[in-house]
Parts: sequence; structure tokens; C-alpha cells
Amino acid sequence: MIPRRRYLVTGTQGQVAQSLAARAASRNDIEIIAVGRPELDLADTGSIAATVEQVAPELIISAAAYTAVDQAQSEEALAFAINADGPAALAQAAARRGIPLVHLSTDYVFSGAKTTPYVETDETGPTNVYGRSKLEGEQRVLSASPNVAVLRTAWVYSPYGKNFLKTMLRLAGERPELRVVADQFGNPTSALDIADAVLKVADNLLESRDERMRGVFHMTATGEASWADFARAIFAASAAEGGPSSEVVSISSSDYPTPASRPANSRLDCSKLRLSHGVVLPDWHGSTAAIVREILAGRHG
Ligand SMILES: NC(=O)C1=CN([C@@H]2O[C@H](COP(=O)(O)OP(=O)(O)OC[C@H]3O[C@@H](n4cnc5c(N)ncnc54)[C@H](OP(=O)(O)O)[C@@H]3O)[C@@H](O)[C@H]2O)C=CC1
Ligand SMILES: Cc1cn([C@H]2C[C@H](O)[C@@H](COP(=O)(O)OP(=O)(O)O[C@H]3O[C@@H](C)C(=O)[C@@H](O)[C@H]3O)O2)c(=O)[nH]c1=O
Ligand SMILES: [Mg+2]
Repeated sequence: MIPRRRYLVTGTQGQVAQSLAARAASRNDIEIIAVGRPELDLADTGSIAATVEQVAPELIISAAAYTAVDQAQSEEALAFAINADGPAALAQAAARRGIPLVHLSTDYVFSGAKTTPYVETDETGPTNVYGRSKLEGEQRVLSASPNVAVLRTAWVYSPYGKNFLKTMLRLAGERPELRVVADQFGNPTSALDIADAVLKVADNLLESRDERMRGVFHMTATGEASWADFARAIFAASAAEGGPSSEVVSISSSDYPTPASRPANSRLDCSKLRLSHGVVLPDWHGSTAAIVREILAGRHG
């Protein structure tokens, strides 16, 4: 029997962590060891080094984060501890063992002022605490180890955890009409598609020392949308299955005040990932419909 490659994933209940576990379940060549609090607490750097030593993985996937964008505005120190100090400690532990690290980051590192999709060399300029803490996390992991791929993804949805798609389906059951912002544009990305892509990037890092496979990469689904477009696609898919749907009324961000401001344009150009890693994620429409079907079929909580 061929020994399975062991990957340490941070967090157990996150959308990406659960998607990685789901994908690995159908593969006999990799073993996912997902560890979260209390054993591994990103706000407690000692627990990070200890977990990495104990699990002794071949590669680390840094999926856990402080992701409550609005709440981060009033919990800045905690957001930076979890999104910057924790990943830095994880990258140091990976460097000590000489293993690669795949670290997930976000489109919210950008200001949104650009009118076309962002490339990796574009200037960052986060407009909220979450985005600033994630940007510092990127910088800290890259300076702690040369053997790192930072994958910036966006607008993540899945059958797991909390996300915009599940919020929309829940609200549709309660209200005939929903007001949704139509002036923020991004790339809705399925966590299951992220899991597939992360596993390919992981293979590449283990198989090749090529420097072009290290550094920062944009990794979102193909195709773009406003939140209102995304909501309409969710309800079209749901209605087609006899599930709940609502009328979506397009509003502007100024009509939906939130503690954190969000970029008006955070679309990411993913050409570098395609050229360096040979990885392209599917178009979001098909993945959205598939996940709506999966949720309506009740295979998840
Ligand atoms: N969600 C999104 O829309 C986007 C996410 N990303 C990035 O992708 C990655 C994965 O996101 P996603 O799966 O959606 O995240 P989720 O919000 O679904 O899950 C976050 C996970 O982090 C864990 N976590 C939070 N604090 C700590 C801590 N102190 N120590 C250990 N674990 C902790 C949570 O644990 P618990 O279950 O115990 O709460 C949870 O498992 C993150 O790095 C995120 O920044 C990027 C772009 C968009
Ligand atoms: C629920 C709801 C939200 N909205 C708006 C608010 C906001 O501008 C937008 C999305 O709201 P959410 O709070 O779901 O999304 P948000 O938490 O901003 O999502 C972000 O999460 C972090 C972790 C990331 O990294 C980003 O890529 C992005 O996915 O939709 C409406 O307009 N109407 C509604 O009924
Ligand atoms: Mg949110």
C-alpha cells in the first residue's frame, strides 16, 4: 500500500476545511488532518508549533481565519492575532520542518478603486480591518518561509458554515422581497472548487521546487457578479428545484450601511494561477446551482 500524504488543515468547521475533508474522503492518496480550537488556536502561537510537531504533516493548508468582516471593525486586536500572528507562526513552523504552506487570503486586500480585475502586482489598499489583518498575514507568511503559496480567493459559499448563499435561501423563506447591493462586483467562489484547486496546488508544491509556483496567486471562480446578480442566480436555481425564492431589489451600498466598508470592485484576474500551476476554477453559475441543489436535498445542516 502506498503511504498517504498527510496534510494539516487549520480549523475543522470552516467552509474550506470541510470542503477539503469532503474531497479527500474520495481519495486514497491523501489524508487530511483538520485541527481547530482548542488544540490549535491561531491566537495562541504556542499551540500552533505544538500541533505542527505532533501531526508531522507533509504540507500545511492554512484555511482558518477570523472572517466576521463587520465584527472585525470592533475586534481589531483579535482579528490581527488570528489573521496575521497565527499564520506567521504557522509559516515559521512549516519552515522549520522544511514543508510547504498553502495560505488562503482574500480579495478584500484591495480598495476596489480599480475598474478592471486585479492582478497580483496591483497595489493593495484594504478598506476594512479584516482586509488589513489578512494583508498583514500574507506579508508575514511570505517573509517567514520561501516555500509558500498565498491563494487569494473571494465571496466563498458552500453547503457548510455561514455564507451569503445560505443567508439568501434562509431569508427567501421569510420575505417575498430582498434588497441586495448591486454596486459591488466580485467572483463568487465555491469552497468545493477551492478545495479541488488547493489540492492541485499542494501536489505541485510537493512535486516541484519551481519558484514560479511560490508567492501570491489569485484563485477565484471564472465569471463575475454583483451581490444582487449572485442572489438572483441563487433564487433561479432554488426555484428550479421547488425551493424558496425572493424578488431581488437592486440597491446601492449607501442604502445598506454596514460597520465595514467593502470594495466596489474586487474582481480578481486568475491568469497567473493558470500559467504557473495549470489550475482554472469552473464558472460560478454551475457551481452555485449545484450547491443550491445539494442544500435543498438536505444533505447538510
Ligand atoms: N468566507 C469567505 O467569503 C472568504 C474567505 N477567504 C479566506 O479563506 C479562508 C477560508 O475561509 P472559510 O472557510 O470561508 O472560513 P469560515 O469562516 O467558514 O471558517 C473559519 C474557520 O476558522 C476557524 N477559526 C477562527 N478563529 C480561530 C482561531 N483562533 N484558531 C483556530 N481556528 C480559528 C473557525 O473555527 P470555528 O469553527 O471553531 O469557529 C472556522 O473553522 C480564510 O482564510 C478566509 O480569510 C477569502 C475570501 C472569501
Ligand atoms: C444579507 C444581505 C447582505 N447584503 C450585502 C452586504 C454586503 O455588501 C454583501 C455581502 O454580505 P456578506 O456579509 O454576506 O459578505 P461579506 O462578509 O462581506 O463577504 C466577504 O467575506 C470575507 C470573509 C471575504 O473574504 C470576502 O471575499 C467576502 O466573501 O451583501 C445585502 O445587500 N442585502 C442583504 O440582505
Ligand atoms: Mg460575512
